[in-house]
Amino acid sequence: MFILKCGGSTLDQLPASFYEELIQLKRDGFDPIIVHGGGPAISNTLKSLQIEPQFIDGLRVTDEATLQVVEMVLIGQTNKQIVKQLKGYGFGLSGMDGSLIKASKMDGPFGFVGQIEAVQPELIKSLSDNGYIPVIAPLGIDEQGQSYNINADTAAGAVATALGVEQLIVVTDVPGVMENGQVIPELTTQQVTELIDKGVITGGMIPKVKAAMDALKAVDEVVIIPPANLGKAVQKEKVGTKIKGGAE
Ligand SMILES: Nc1ncnc2c1ncn2[C@@H]1O[C@H](COP(=O)(O)OP(=O)(O)O)[C@@H](O)[C@H]1O
Ligand SMILES: CC(=O)N[C@@H](CCC(=O)OP(=O)(O)O)C(=O)O
Repeated sequence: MFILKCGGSTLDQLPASFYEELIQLKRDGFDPIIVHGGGPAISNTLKSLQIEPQFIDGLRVTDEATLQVVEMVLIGQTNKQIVKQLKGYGFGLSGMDGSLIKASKMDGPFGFVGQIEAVQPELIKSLSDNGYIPVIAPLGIDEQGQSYNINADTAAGAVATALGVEQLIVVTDVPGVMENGQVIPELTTQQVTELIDKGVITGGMIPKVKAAMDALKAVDEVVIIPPANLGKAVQKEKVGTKIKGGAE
């Protein structure tokens, strides 16, 4: 079993062959679980409604109107876009369904952005055991039924941790973590922190490497790759950037 985080940056460009490869991996017993983003699609819909997207520290400031749009786009549009391409293997749900992702309101000026409290792995496991590829939208819910918007990298890291999978594979629109135009093949958590401090890792790459560092407590391997390298990453070939635990 592995967790595949599909970023909104690439979702519209994913070729049919990417989904065919996922279906084949499922048939071969690799059991992918997808957690998806959709940041660009959310921002486009907000703009069409004359709501200006706002981010602080890479997190979308989410007021009541924005939360409605986030739910509409992630659940109604992006999630189903992926499910359709998986041709009957896909089972779409969000972190709200069955309290899959329990969340509370994150401290700070973010509005309805969720802090993950717990992930319930049983439902995901049983869907996977029943032959489906679970496709999870990054939303959470609290005991009062309030929903929350969660960064998809963070959600993917938490799902990977709760399931204790071998691999978390993060698919995005760059060949890996880059410095001076070159992909860095391997990074320790200490090097990641240094690259953030030096301003080499910025923007949308920050939640990815942070989620990677958190997940490494429970997950053997985290890799950041472009879509074309999915098969190689699952076969543990050296592609993209691998984030390793430990300091050396
Ligand atoms: N050191 C870095 N190496 C590669 N990408 C980086 C780096 N620092 C920042 N980025 C940015 O991170 C982006 C990926 O994050 P994001 O746009 O949020 O993608 P996604 O929608 O896949 O989550 C890249 O397109 C790039 O602009
Ligand atoms: C709190 C927060 O920032 N949530 C994200 C959720 C989607 C996401 O993370 O999408 P990508 O993976 O495509 O960036 C957002 O509203 O954009």
